[in-house]
Amino acid sequence: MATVATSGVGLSGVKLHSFNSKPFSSFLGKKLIKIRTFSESLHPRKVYSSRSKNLVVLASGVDLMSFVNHVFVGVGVGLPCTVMECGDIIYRSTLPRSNGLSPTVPGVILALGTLSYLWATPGVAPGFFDMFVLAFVERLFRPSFKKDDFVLGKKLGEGSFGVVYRASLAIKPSSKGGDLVIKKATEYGAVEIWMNERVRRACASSCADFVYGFLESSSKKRVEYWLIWRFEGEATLADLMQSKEFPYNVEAMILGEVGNLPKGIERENQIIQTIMRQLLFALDGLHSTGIVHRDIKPQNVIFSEGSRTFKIIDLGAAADLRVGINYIPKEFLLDPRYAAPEQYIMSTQTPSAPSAPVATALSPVLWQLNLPDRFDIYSAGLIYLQMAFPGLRSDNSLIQFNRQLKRCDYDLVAWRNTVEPRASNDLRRGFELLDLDGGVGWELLQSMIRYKARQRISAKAALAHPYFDREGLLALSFMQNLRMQYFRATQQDYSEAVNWVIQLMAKSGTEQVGGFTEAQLQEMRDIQSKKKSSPQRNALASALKLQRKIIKTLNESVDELNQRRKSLWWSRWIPREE
Ligand SMILES: Nc1ncnc2c1ncn2[C@@H]1O[C@H](COP(=O)(O)OP(=O)(O)OP(=O)(O)O)[C@@H](O)[C@H]1O
Repeated sequence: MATVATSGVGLSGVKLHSFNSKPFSSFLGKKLIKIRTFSESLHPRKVYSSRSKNLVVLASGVDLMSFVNHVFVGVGVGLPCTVMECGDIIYRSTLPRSNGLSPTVPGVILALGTLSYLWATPGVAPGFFDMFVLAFVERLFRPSFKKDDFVLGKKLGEGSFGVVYRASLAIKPSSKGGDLVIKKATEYGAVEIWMNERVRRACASSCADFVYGFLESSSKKRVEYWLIWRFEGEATLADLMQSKEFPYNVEAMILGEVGNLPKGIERENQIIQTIMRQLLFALDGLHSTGIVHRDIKPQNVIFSEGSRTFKIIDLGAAADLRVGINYIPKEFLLDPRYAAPEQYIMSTQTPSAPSAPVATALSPVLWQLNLPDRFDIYSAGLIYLQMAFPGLRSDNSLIQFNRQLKRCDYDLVAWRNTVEPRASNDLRRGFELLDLDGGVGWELLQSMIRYKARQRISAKAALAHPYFDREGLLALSFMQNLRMQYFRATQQDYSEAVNWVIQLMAKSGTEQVGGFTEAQLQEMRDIQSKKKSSPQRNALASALKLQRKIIKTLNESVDELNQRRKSLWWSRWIPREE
């Protein structure tokens, strides 16, 4: 068995290589015995001479070696040529470049999936970039101020978390800076500084123009943050809505001139529509940045005289869902008059204040599970309602409306059915205004004020609603009507639709006339409920339960750590007065 294979063409037609090294050939020899058995088992009747037998065995062995080599090792060191590009040694140009990247389909899919997850609302990747790059760069270039740089003027407001003053710069009062607004805030000021800086970088036009914020260190008694904005204007939407002239008092402010339509619901509708568009635009800016305001009300919507638009103020209760800042679901910070029925922007099942890395990694999932932005949409819907119905503009009447709506299970149509028959002139006029142009306004209002957050429209979708699409006061075009149908379809609760179909079938009589008997319907319901508890569904339910439990446990433990060090970790970003 001291056969030595020489380079040449073997019996099976494969190219043989020299195996002259002794240890290898003896090793090969041993192996060949086994291979021969294999070869003979393929052709048991065939008789081979000892020499040719050996050659056949060697050829088969080499065959196998070559096959194994091809599959696992290939030529040279690397993957087999069936897997990687090997090129041709003669035509060198066909050889792959040594460091060339060759993307694979699964690799590309994985990369795209990761990228879309990182960019999905609320945007983990842009959030990181903003926090660690933009925030840092901004600090280097923006001017900083200290307490003595300001002269405080008239007090503008006082809330539970701070006092607001009109102010000006002490050193350069004649510079282009103009008037300022200063808020001296308690510990919640830190959150407000963070949010205002984030907004300034991401969607500056949504909120009042923020100048600077710092921790005032001279006061030893308690923490005091100073926040400085440009003075936007004298009036909030609440101030304007209190006037009997509303909405005409806003028309000249927005357009710069008085409209030429005669006074009436069409003109009022146009003005209200503009206010709503501006408010939703500002909200869309915040929500696209992962910020939920949580305190949207006419008092926190200011008219900016410079840009002739409404802007949002008071971000003290806002939550940044990208990195979980100020996201404390169980904490009650809300104004009950404008709060959505869920009260919390996140389900209370969701753990409170997850640590930054956990919150960041999970934020797209948590956002999709809870749709926290819809909390603000509900409040904006109530503002729309108040603009349409003058009778609902006072606090008491709004509180009463909230009670009525709750009694109607937050069903706006049911509320309308109960109040319309005995409605006052004011209320009737409001319905008329909302019913203009085929009731687009009423449609929009309904899609904003809904019990379930998931069924409420988003700010972006609301801006694309046919309500805002109208050219002048023309009736809806064919395309707008189509879009309206589409909106209606997407706003449906399909579990109710299934019930509706079953009811309809029940009403349509017996089998002969195409309907079903009660017994058959009961059978169908039974089948449906049986389907519900199929092994797959049970497995899925258990998997989801387990997943929820893991996330909860994980976050609760992180939560505990956070509780111990409840200091606002990100507040180190906020400058201190020197
Ligand atoms: N940028 C600004 N330009 C003009 N006025 C402003 C500006 N920011 C705030 N104001 C005025 O200051 C008032 C109080 O502001 P803000 O709501 O932020 O304070 P607050 O202490 O949170 O008050 P509250 O608790 O009552 O909401 C506003 O109602 C508004 O009139």
